[in-house]
Amino acid sequence: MQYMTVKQASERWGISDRRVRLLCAEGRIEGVVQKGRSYLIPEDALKPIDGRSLRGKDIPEQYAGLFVSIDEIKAELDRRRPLTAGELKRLQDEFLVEFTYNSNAIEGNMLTLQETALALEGVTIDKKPLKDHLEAVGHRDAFLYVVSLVKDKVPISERVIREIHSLVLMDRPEDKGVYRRIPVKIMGAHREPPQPYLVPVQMERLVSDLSHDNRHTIETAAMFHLNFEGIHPFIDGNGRTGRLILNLMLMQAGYPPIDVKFADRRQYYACFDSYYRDNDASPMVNMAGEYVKERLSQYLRLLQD
Ligand SMILES: Nc1ncnc2c1ncn2[C@@H]1O[C@H](COP(=O)(O)OP(=O)(O)OP(=O)(O)O)[C@@H](O)[C@H]1O
Repeated sequence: MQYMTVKQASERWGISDRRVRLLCAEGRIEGVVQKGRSYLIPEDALKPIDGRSLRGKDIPEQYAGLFVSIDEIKAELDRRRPLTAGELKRLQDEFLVEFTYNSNAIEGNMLTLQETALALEGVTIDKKPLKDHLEAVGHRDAFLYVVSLVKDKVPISERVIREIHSLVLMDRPEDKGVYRRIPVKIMGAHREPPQPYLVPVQMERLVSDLSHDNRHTIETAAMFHLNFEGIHPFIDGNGRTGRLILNLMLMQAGYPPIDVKFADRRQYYACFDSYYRDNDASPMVNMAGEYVKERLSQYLRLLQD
């Protein structure tokens, strides 16, 4: 392991020696070695973020460590050179295929990752349903729409949610973009979604509550996801639409989008059970946070290579 001195760290991070010492003494920098009165700091240590940047937000104690570490990696990334347009496009294209594959697979789509990539290029996969091809294309278009919303700084509204849903359900003209008119059940769930006449009012409240939400984005987005799925406002496509909205919220706040893996689906479902059976949202908040952290770290590694 390569180390730097307190002085070198203070120069690199643009903060005083005294502040670096304090951070070392408080255990805020991972991997620090104390030698007598001096400290050795790992060469690749991240600059701890200023606690003040989280100030003003309501952060429950249990999430503080995770959110601070996420925001430290994000701050470090923001200091690095920006990705070029070509690099960004490449990363987005790769993400798009994987996200489309995983999100659709969770809902029973039979296309493999490779087949999803081909279907998005317009290739028809032998012996796979047309519906699965259309779902891939619909999800791709919905994600690109989400990206355009972020670029144009369009705030979340019920209209935006219905638009996303319209793209997800592009092959279902009579259901797309409209709230359901019949009761639904979620397979294996503890929660019964509300009666249809309650959907508009609950959706309106869910969206309007965002305007006075003072939590960290990760918690806000995870809670929105839990509550949105609990309302299950559409007749179909709630899972896919909900994961797209989750990403819209993350990207609007400058975080990378996340891809709930098909392989992690049991853990993902268990997050809903914890919330609706035990009133504990933390598994979903932690799962979303860990996904964001992993993705940010992946970007950082890319820029270090
Ligand atoms: N216990 C639960 N309580 C609330 N929501 C849940 C629960 N378990 C899973 N979900 C959410 O519901 C989604 C699946 O719901 P459902 O099977 O009704 O799908 P859908 O409305 O047809 O939408 P899609 O086809 O995109 O899933 C999951 O992907 C998840 O987001």
